[in-house]
Amino acid sequence: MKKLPSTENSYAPLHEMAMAPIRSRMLMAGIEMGIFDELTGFRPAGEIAEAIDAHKDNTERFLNALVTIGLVDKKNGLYRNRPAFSEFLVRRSPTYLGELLQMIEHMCLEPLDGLVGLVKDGPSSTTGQNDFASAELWARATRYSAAWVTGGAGSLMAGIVGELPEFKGFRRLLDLGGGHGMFALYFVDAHPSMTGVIFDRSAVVAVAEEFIREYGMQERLSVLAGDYLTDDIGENYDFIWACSTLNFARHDLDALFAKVKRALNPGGVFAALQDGMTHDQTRPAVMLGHLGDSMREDRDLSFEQGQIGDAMLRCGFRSVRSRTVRTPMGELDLDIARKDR
Ligand SMILES: C[S@@+](CC[C@H](N)C(=O)[O-])C[C@H]1O[C@@H](n2cnc3c(N)ncnc32)[C@H](O)[C@@H]1O
Repeated sequence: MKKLPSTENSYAPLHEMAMAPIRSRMLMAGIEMGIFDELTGFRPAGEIAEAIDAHKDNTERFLNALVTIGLVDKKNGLYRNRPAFSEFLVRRSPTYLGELLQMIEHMCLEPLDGLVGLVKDGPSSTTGQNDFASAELWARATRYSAAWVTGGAGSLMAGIVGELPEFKGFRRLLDLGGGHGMFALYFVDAHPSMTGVIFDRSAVVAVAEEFIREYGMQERLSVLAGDYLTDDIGENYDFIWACSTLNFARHDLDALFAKVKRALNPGGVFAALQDGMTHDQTRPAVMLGHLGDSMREDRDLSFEQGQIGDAMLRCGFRSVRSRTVRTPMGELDLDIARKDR
């Protein structure tokens, strides 16, 4: 008799990986149909089906599956959003993430549709719409990407920055490559009198202006349009903040940091919140989001942990203190540089 196969290992993780897309498809389908808008209180499946104009039995199957993956609660045959996620999935909520999650799917998952081709044949850039470094992409994506700040990162970083010993003395901040400007809004909100400027390309700062108006901060925040690699970024700042933007200046970091240092008042602080790859370019896992783009464009925009801090010191900042911050979108490195008094 032929020996039957046996193994000491478990393939459970492989099975989990194979099944993982089911969860993300369900989440995205739920967002697309607005089903979570209908689930702020316990309701029967039939009522939900009617509200979203859908097939009754399949709505019930879908709702049961949403319970399985932990997005919805079921009690006595009635369904309701899981309270911990409801504010992020209900469209009228100020911390709604639906469009941001759709953007993540579009930018991070769709490029992987051609993964085999990318591995076998190499980059396939069509100078595409989803090129991570393109100005057009950020003009389109800015409004939705604000949700990552309103959804938690804004309060988190305002808490950390608010504890800097210099914070109370800050009079003027610059949010460099600030996009929507939501970080500047949270920082200014945490301070009694600080004013600030959001610097980004013109199509992008138009969106920041809308947010400034929405939160009634016109007296304290303004915008400046330009390219920070080639244009003047202003001066007399006590605090310069740069989040998830230095990737686009990777090739000219020293020139940009020298400009940042000149724009700071004596004793000023420059803080950068960025990705920082560790373990020989293999972690953190959040960087998988850039896999498709980097393969397609034949370009790596990520930083190695310490690379930003090294550049800050090289450019003459007096000291750099670094820490890793766990954000809802994964781990990022915060490098805080100080200019001489
Ligand atoms: C990933 S978004 C980050 C936005 C915001 N700081 C945040 O953390 O959510 C990158 C931003 O950098 C801006 N950016 C990239 N290169 C730039 C340049 N050379 N001059 C001005 N802004 C730039 C983009 O327009 C975009 O708004």
